[in-house]
Amino acid sequence: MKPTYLIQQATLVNEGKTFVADVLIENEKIQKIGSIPVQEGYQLIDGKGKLLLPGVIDGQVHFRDPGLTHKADLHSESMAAVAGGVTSFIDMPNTRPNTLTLELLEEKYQIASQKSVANYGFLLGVNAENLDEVITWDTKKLLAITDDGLYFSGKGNILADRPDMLEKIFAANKGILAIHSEKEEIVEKNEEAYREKYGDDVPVKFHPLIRSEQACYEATERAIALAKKHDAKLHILHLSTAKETSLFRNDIPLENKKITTEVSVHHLWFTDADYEEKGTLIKWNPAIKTQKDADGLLQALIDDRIDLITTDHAPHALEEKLKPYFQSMSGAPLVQHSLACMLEFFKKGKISLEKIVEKMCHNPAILYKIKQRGYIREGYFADLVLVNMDSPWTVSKENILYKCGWSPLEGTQFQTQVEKTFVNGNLVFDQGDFQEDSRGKALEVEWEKKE
Ligand SMILES: NC(=O)N[C@@H](CC(=O)O)C(=O)O
Repeated sequence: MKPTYLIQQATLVNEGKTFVADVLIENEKIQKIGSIPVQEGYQLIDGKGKLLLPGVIDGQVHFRDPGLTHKADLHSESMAAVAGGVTSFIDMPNTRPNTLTLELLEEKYQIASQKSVANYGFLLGVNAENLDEVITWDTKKLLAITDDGLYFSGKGNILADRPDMLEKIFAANKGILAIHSEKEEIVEKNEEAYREKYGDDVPVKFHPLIRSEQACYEATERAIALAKKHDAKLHILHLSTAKETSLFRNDIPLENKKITTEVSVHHLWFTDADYEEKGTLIKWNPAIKTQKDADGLLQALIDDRIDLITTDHAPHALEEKLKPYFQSMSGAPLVQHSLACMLEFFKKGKISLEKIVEKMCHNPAILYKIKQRGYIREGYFADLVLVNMDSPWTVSKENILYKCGWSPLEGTQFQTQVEKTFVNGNLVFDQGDFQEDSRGKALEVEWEKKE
């Protein structure tokens, strides 16, 4: 029997409101919210002065399992996730082998059921190899299909570069297509120009000029035009420029949007001024751009043109990062620190708590039609995070939980700290201690609901 937990007098942030209440957790679910009398057998948790948030649902992570487990795996990264207040994650298909069949997708769910302490969902990959098959499947049963990280074969190699393939998917018009939106033809031209000037070791500060605003904008603009033509569902992953935000609407609720987007925490947190100190450690695709871009992205988040906050948690071994520009892998780990970063923006008065919760917890559940998660509601799964809002700490090698053992945020001081994380009613993380043998569940999609 699982303990029954009574969280007393916590400050809940949920569905646009902030209020003090007790929360009763019984078995896997939130049993009651309100003023709850203590009964014998309850395990009491003092929530006074602390925030209680719905667990974060990270809509984009690369946990590298199977096949790339020297970088990360579903156990190590899910532990880092829960320590950071992330109770569910959606993992991308650029594992080895790439997740291009329903059998391989099912295999990932099997591995996660044995290794993940958080709840898990996996996207099916789509590329030239499986496109003709995928468009015959009922992909509404899946969270989404995506090309992210697949970079298939040679020039013009992601979907953003293949309007013919985009049209095929949109014409089939089932479920959500999530794309990595950069025009590689523009990127490759820029790469050549910089290679000519600097050879292999191009200074990384030019990364945002190589993976340029134009490469992002033109790809996003074209993909949106094609999705509109077919009235299809398109999600643009990890938006990185202020200019692209004008392509998205904020005059309809997310439930009714066909075209959606997200921002990843690093595109809000870092700017091109940080390349000097951090070098290739902050080389991501799409690139970290200017302060103006970071400000514009934050504003678009607040204005609801951007729907979700994700991490694009993309760990690589340190030696894979610390290489000359062209050889250095793009991506960095973030899932343990995303909520802390966003709460830091709140502390600086840049965004409200309610908006953070909407974009990190509610909206991923709405977009991907995830059942019974993302909110603090009676009858929903007890995925909850208790946060101490005044508990400074500094990111260091000693407290990084990523298998790769490094973070681009080393040395950063955060004011807030996750104290406890519940996943399906299990107290999986408690002030540095883990229930390591606890296992999350597969995210369920409410696909049977009529649109
Ligand atoms: N974002 C990145 O820079 N890297 C991702 C791939 C991707 O999301 O394109 C990775 O898997 O390493």
